[in-house]
Amino acid sequence: MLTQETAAGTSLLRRHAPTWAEARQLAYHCGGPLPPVNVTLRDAIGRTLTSAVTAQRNLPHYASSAMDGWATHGSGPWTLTAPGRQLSAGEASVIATGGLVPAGATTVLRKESGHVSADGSGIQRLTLTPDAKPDEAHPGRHIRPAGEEATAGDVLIPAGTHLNPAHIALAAVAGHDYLQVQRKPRAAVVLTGSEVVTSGEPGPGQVRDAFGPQLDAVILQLGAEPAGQLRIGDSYEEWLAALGDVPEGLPPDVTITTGGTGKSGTDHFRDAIAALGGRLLLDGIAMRPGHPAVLAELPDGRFVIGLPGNPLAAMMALMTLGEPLLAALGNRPLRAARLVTSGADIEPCPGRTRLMPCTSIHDLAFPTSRTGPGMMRGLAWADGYMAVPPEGVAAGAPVSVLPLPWTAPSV
Ligand SMILES: Nc1nc2c(c(=O)[nH]1)N[C@H]1C(S)=C(S)[C@@H](COP(=O)(O)OP(=O)(O)OC[C@H]3O[C@@H](n4cnc5c(N)ncnc54)[C@H](O)[C@@H]3O)O[C@H]1N2
Ligand code: MOO
Repeated sequence: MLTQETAAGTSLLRRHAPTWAEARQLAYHCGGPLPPVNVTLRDAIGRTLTSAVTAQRNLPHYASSAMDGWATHGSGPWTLTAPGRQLSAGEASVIATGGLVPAGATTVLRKESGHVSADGSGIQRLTLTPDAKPDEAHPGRHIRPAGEEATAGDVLIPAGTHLNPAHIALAAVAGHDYLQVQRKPRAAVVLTGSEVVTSGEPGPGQVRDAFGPQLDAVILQLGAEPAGQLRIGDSYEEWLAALGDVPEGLPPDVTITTGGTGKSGTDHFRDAIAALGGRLLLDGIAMRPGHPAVLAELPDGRFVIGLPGNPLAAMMALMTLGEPLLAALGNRPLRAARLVTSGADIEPCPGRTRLMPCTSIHDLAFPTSRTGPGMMRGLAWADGYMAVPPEGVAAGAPVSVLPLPWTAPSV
């Protein structure tokens, strides 16, 4: 048996193609989580926190008024003094909601509970209105004490949290400007084939590109960041340049190619990887469609996923190799298949797992129609795909079903 060792020591390349389940595991285990990055609060929404957010000091860090009214010291009546000054017994000063409670204040009296009158000498006196509640002037009323929400050192958001907008607001009020989050893998796309056209009706021998318009969205739904698309023809030189030249800016962690995985004179995936000093981690999968899919690693650490040219085959190969690899690089778990009762008898396919776009109706999974390797129609109406074992499945028996990136996006 031909085997090849990864850095992790996993045996990857074998004479017999791995099963679909093995291929998923292998793609998941060939890459570890990317290092974290610091991002602005805005950019942190929806990301996974890698370092806990703590309160750097008490939150709030000063005692503040919860009401518009007067800060008062002791029981009334009170003499009004200038706002902000220290209060002595019997003194009060105007304060607004959120305002810094002056030293000496024992209470905040609500505006509607006090009445100000001036005596002949111009001194202003504050008294409780007759309808003021009995506890209005009790010590501590309407004062938000410092540290009410958190004390310095408290963990506000633990590492591993998937950050929602309220987490970001909490980090902001705690004085943070940047958060450390898990870096998402960057995935570039190389679309190959001189017969592929990008607009209008294709002529004889031409095909309209099925991948360019959708792949960046799918990459996002797989929890990664699109890192550009490149179109090339069918020559070996173009393949070498496309895989060998690292694009300007941030380099991709993964390059996804389409087409060129077969054995014809225009299929250069494997030769280009070899010429660049790369190695194949997986060459073919015992599944249908998508069996010629390839996974490789270049000397600079970039992974390359070779998707077959046939559109449905390519998407099933992307689910099998791309989803697990991007999950591993993004430090996310491998998505588990759900067992669903099959609503249909599905024929055996000796030696291969069949990946069939399916829909769920009343908790039964049915394969959609028009799911030839080159078709998109069946996938367009599917909400998941079945992994039918080589021996087939009988109606009423359980079958593994996985969601599609657009029916259950990764985060
Ligand atoms: N002798 C054999 N021939 C083939 C085998 C085999 O085992 N032995 N396997 C078949 C299977 S299965 C597949 S899948 C394909 C894999 O082909 P490639 O990955 O080399 O892809 P191409 O030959 O470049 O293209 C195949 C098919 O897909 C169309 N295509 C390519 N790019 C696009 C695109 N962007 N949008 C839409 N369609 C695209 C291309 O025009 C071809 O029709 O090999 C089989 N042959
Ligand atoms: O992988 Mo090809 O699987 O059938 O189109």
